[in-house]
Amino acid sequence: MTGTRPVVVVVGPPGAGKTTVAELLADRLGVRVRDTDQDVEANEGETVQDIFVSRGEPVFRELEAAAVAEALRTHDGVLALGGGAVMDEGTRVLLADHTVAHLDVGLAQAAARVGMNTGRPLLMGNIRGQLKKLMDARRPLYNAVATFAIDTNDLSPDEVVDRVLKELGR
Ligand SMILES: Nc1ncnc2c1ncn2[C@@H]1O[C@H](COP(=O)(O)OP(=O)(O)OP(=O)(O)O)[C@@H](O)[C@H]1O
Ligand SMILES: O=C(O)C1=C[C@@H](O)[C@@H](O)[C@H](O)C1
Ligand SMILES: [Mg+2]
Repeated sequence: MTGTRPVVVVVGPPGAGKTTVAELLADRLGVRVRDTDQDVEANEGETVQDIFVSRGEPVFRELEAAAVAEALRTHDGVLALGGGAVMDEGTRVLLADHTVAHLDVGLAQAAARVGMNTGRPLLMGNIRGQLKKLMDARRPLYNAVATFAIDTNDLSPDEVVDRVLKELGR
């Protein structure tokens, strides 16, 4: 599939709404949606959470980087990345060549959206504290790869989709 590329790649912290918005956006554009967390789960036959527990985060990050590279080469719709995918330098280099939407969100709304039963291994124990640490460390990385950013605070998923479409000129 040479020359295939996503219409837009969606990045941002846990709770930014990447998975939710990517699905709605793909519907509105009439294209397919793909999420690299789901790709890793399908490839490995194991949930992200279980991979973190059984094989550890570094193994997950390697699987994730490979899944992102593959999706960037072969997916022609909307692509949502896992929240931590931008920590990989090779991934950031690849993203320089793509249209990337950064969904931004403040700590309070991210924590509220993620909730208590998060299923997100990095947030277990102290959700708000962990989320703050992740968001502070990663904000510069999301900004570095982004073509544009949307502040999703106080916006519904549909309103976020409207803003992304406007940025894409669609
Ligand atoms: N704009 C929004 N307003 C309110 N709730 C939202 C919004 N976007 C998403 N949500 C809700 O927040 C939760 C997290 O959304 P979602 O799973 O799409 O986030 P994510 O960015 O993909 O997270 P992760 O990095 O863990 O994959 C879901 O319950 C979703 O319904
Ligand atoms: O922010 C993160 O580091 C993560 C986000 C999720 O999308 C999953 O990729 C996993 O739970 C790790
Ligand atoms: Mg997601």
